[in-house]
Amino acid sequence: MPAILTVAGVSKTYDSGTTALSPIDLEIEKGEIFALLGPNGAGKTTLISIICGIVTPSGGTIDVMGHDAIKDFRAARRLVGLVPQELSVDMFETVLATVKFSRRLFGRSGHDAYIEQVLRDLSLWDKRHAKIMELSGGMKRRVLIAKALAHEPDILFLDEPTAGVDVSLRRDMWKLIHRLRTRGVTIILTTHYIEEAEEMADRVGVIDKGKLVLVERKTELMKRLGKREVLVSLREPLRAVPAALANWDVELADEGHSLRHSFVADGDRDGIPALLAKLRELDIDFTDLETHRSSLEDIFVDLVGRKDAA
Ligand SMILES: Nc1ncnc2c1ncn2[C@@H]1O[C@H](COP(=O)(O)OP(=O)(O)OP(=O)(O)O)[C@@H](O)[C@H]1O
Repeated sequence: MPAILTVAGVSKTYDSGTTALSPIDLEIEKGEIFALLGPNGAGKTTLISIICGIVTPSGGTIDVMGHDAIKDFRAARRLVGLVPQELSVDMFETVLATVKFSRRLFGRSGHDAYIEQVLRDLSLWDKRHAKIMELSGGMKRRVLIAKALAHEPDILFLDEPTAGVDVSLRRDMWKLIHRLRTRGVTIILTTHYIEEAEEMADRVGVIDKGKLVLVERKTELMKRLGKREVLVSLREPLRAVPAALANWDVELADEGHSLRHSFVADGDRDGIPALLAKLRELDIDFTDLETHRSSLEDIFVDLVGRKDAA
């Protein structure tokens, strides 16, 4: 897939002296959903604000479909839509006027059919004559998305699209984002809900303390870093792990009533049958086996936690 957006060596130190981003390199592929994952204060908003031309970088370059986002700001900005974290609309305006205004702001006019489609997609068409202040919180968020889409951007940035929304609205948002992608919009979202990245992203970037510590296809990431565990419930508790099990990564759990064996998902699968055979050989009876595969959350905590420890 060709890159639709290239971030090269982008860094940011705010006037306060806070370094929010160490030099970041990132390529976004056309048509993908990319989730930028990281804890609070990691630098996610700073990075997308720089790409969208709201914050000036301290260094580096950004190319949006062949346009330099700093030197050729207007052309680059026209290609991106930004759904900010916070409401940034005139509360007394109607939904339709707000969205049309946004379209004109980017030098586009007319095309009422497109605006209608966007509002229908977002279930806002029936509310098009309502004032923003009359809408529920969830509806207001949808207006922000409609506004960001008004000028037909190729790339849509969503900064924490579902922060503080209820579960059903979150699911609606996810569906909507998938739908936008099928229409050809490339999507970059920031989130600190791992569940969100796991549900939606094709690729995941993990940002921590201003550094992009990992960029990988979600499925690869889960395969590569995903640990699996087997929990073997024992008929009789053990006081210690028998020395004969030293070849396996095994520890006692549930006060000796279980043995927990961890292994890497793509690693040596023969380890389990061999372990069970060894238990039989040692006359250690077991009553149950339970396997667990790590989620992206486990992987994330492991990654960021391990970095902290380092
Ligand atoms: N305008 C600013 N002036 C000074 N420091 C700032 C400014 N904006 C952000 N920062 C600092 O830069 C760092 C990165 O902040 P940023 O908002 O980019 O993180 P984030 O990953 O988006 O966090 P969150 O998940 O809380 O939104 C933080 O230490 C923050 O305090």
